[in-house]
Amino acid sequence: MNVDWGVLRTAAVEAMRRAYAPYSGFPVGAAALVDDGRIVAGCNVENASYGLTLCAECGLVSALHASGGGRLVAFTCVDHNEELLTPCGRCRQLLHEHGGPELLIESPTGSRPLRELLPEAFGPEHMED
Ligand SMILES: O=c1ccn([C@H]2C[C@H](O)[C@@H](CO)O2)c(=O)[nH]1
Ligand SMILES: [Zn+2]
Repeated sequence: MNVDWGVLRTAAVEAMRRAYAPYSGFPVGAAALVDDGRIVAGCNVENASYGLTLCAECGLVSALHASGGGRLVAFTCVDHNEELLTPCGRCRQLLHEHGGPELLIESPTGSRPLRELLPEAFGPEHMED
């Protein structure tokens, strides 16, 4: 599947501008291409009880399912400077569930599969008997 990283980054920047990050002052936007061609996005949403903060990736995964489900094919994430951001550890696991090890993650040097960021990942297949 052809990935237009520019379109994805624009969607991530738009989402970043809608972030709710009054505590960290660090707005984040994420966007992903779904296997049916649509684009889903999310922004971080913080909370006065800091630990309840939702990363941008959480909103993206929720948007994926709220808009019809499917598998994530390519993912990008930006900060307030519109610089690429690598997903935190928890979000790598979250993305793995919905995109698998071959999900492409944009990086400054191109893109790399999620398996390079989360080797030997625990996944749904480990729940089978
Ligand atoms: O992958 C990441 C890493 C951090 N954040 C958010 C959480 C918090 O609101 C802010 C600072 O950690 O950035 C994300 O949304 N995604
Ligand atoms: Zn995260």
